[in-house]
Amino acid sequence: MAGRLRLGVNIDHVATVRNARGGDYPDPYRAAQLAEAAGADGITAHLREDRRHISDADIAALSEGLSIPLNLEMAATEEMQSIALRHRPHAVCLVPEKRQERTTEGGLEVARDENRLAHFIAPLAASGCRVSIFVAAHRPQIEAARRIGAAVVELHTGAYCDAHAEGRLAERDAELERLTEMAALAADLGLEVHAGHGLTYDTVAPIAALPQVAELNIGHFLIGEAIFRGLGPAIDEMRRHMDEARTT
Ligand SMILES: CC(=O)[C@@H](O)[C@H](O)COP(=O)(O)O
Ligand SMILES: NCC(=O)COP(=O)(O)O
Repeated sequence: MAGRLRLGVNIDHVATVRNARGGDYPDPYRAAQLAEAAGADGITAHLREDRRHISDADIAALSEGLSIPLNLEMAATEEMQSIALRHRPHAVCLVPEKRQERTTEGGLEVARDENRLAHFIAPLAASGCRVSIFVAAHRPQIEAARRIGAAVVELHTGAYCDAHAEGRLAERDAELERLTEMAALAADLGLEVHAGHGLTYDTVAPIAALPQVAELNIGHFLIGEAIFRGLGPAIDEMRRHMDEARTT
């Protein structure tokens, strides 16, 4: 049987609410502490280039104060590299960013940017960060992630979740099949496998059941659900879905 699946709680959208009014309430760091108390294994925060939610000060506070690992999501830019090298989070996850997108639309294009990305991640890895690449479930991207020396790939589950939410069930099942095959490929290549984006109580079980997946990163749904039942209970229920999927 596969080992216990880790849950990383993404707190970006606590900052979205804070930034709607300016000021410092609600504080993502406080949400991270609550998530930790509720059993989160790590905290994920995406410092976007446009700073639409998480801020530089949030990353500083999370880096200094957390006692569980911080996974810093960021674009592969020089500015972000120097921020990561300053704080040296447990993990850095490289994600694609488009200025006008509502959320992260796809995986990082690794295969066509191998040389630059290999040089980009080298100092991060040398400084002790586990480098993760956020990829679509496509073989060429996963093979390229391996070649550039990444330790981890995080499989983008957004297409699977969107298809589920919109009732496109054949497409959902086809995407789940791709995720299943690519999780196995990534593990065969020696990569640690994570997954995330858009996961909910309804969609998490088949992803949690993939034996190669070591970590899920979940944010938007949990922060939304926290409005109705509180962050701790929202995380508890996600944990229960994950554990059940792993043992059945
Ligand atoms: C990379 C990813 O899938 C998310 O973790 C990311 O945080 C999405 O960006 P937004 O939080 O801005 O939607
Ligand atoms: N990397 C995925 C993540 O951190 C959370 O994504 P979401 O649950 O906010 O869509």
